[in-house]
Amino acid sequence: MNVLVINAGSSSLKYQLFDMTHETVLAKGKVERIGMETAMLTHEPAGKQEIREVSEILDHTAAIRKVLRILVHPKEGVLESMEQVHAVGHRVVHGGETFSGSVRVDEEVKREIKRLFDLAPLHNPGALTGILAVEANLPDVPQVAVFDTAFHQTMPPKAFLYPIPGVFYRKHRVRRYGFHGTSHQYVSGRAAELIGRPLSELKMISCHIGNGASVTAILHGRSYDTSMGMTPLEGLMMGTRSGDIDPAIVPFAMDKEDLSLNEVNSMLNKHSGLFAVSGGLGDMREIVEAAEQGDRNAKLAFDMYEYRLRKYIGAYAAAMNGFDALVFTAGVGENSALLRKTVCDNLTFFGVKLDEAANARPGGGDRRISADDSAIGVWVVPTNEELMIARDTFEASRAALQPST
Ligand SMILES: Nc1ncnc2c1ncn2[C@@H]1O[C@H](COP(=O)(O)OP(=O)(O)O)[C@@H](O)[C@H]1O
Ligand SMILES: CC(=O)OP(=O)(O)O
Ligand SMILES: [Mg+2]
Repeated sequence: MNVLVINAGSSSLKYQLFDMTHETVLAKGKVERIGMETAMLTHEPAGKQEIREVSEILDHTAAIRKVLRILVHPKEGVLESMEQVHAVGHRVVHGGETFSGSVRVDEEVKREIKRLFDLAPLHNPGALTGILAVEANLPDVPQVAVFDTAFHQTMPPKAFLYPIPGVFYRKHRVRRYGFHGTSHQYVSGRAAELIGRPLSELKMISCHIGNGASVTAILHGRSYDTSMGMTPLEGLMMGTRSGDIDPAIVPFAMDKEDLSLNEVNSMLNKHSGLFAVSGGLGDMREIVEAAEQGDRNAKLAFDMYEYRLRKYIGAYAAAMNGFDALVFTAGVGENSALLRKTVCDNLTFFGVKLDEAANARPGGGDRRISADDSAIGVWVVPTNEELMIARDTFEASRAALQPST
């Protein structure tokens, strides 16, 4: 059975096609700059040359059509016909309190994803557009929604409620939901396999640090607390998002700078974080390079980013009364040896001891980067949200496909 996984953002769409017999990737790629005349498709069929194609792709429906077409292309494709796409799985960022697991998409599920637009305006609209676009192109194929929030539905009320009047929760469902759940769940499961102990016996802290970034306290395999909140803005300092700030800054900024609600929202989501402190650099690679060349703002941005991350690790160690393993994942977590080193060198209090050579060694793959005598195991586990989505899609749509496949 072949499963197509779609991760639709506001202006981009990433995809991976899996053959679930052995969980092999048949092809993957992305469409960037959707909505423009110079949209770009990058397609990597397994075992063949990568293809890049610039063309006008005006919306997600057209982008999905383009992806499906290249998957069945006689030369660059990997399938003989579109009938060989048996199910489609989507990453949906916000599932509110309705979804604590993955679900088959039906009218009710689509309505609920739409109802949650207010809570994830940067993410949910793209996901629904992706679902509708697949429906338009492949009307009979089962679709499954996999939510970033689902894994965090196990958080206890003391972790997910905000200390504000109850009416906001009762009437508007204002609470902490948490995100990147598919990733936190995947890397914690993988780390337990590497450690060789059941997840149900372990206390872990996983750091998903990419463009968006969050830390999760995983107690015996379940999310116990996580740094993102009602929206993906709370918690860590990120590429362009502020993370935690004093909420009083919002009305203050609106008053002093005459900002509208939209403007202040955009300031905190798109013009803050590393980007703001460094004076225009939002990418960790650029920050590290500039800091090494003596740029003081870049150095300050790095220091703040690392310090805020480390404070969360300390908080979650206290929340769980200790921890056995620390896991790094996503773009920065997997690739920045400097960030990992700075964090770990300042956690010796907990008995963390880095294996400097293992940490500095380039190259991907799951690996332990703590010394043999470290009290806490420190791991790098490349995330694989797409594989998790493919597995859930396979499970959830198998029943529907039984008679025909
Ligand atoms: N070698 C590297 N060193 C430091 N940071 C890196 C490196 N490679 C990638 N990154 C960071 O990873 C980030 C992207 O992470 P990723 O998980 O792909 O994000 P997203 O999925 O949210 O787009 C980039 O902003 C970049 O700063
Ligand atoms: C939820 C979230 O922040 O996702 P991303 O890191 O993909 O922006
Ligand atoms: Mg990501």
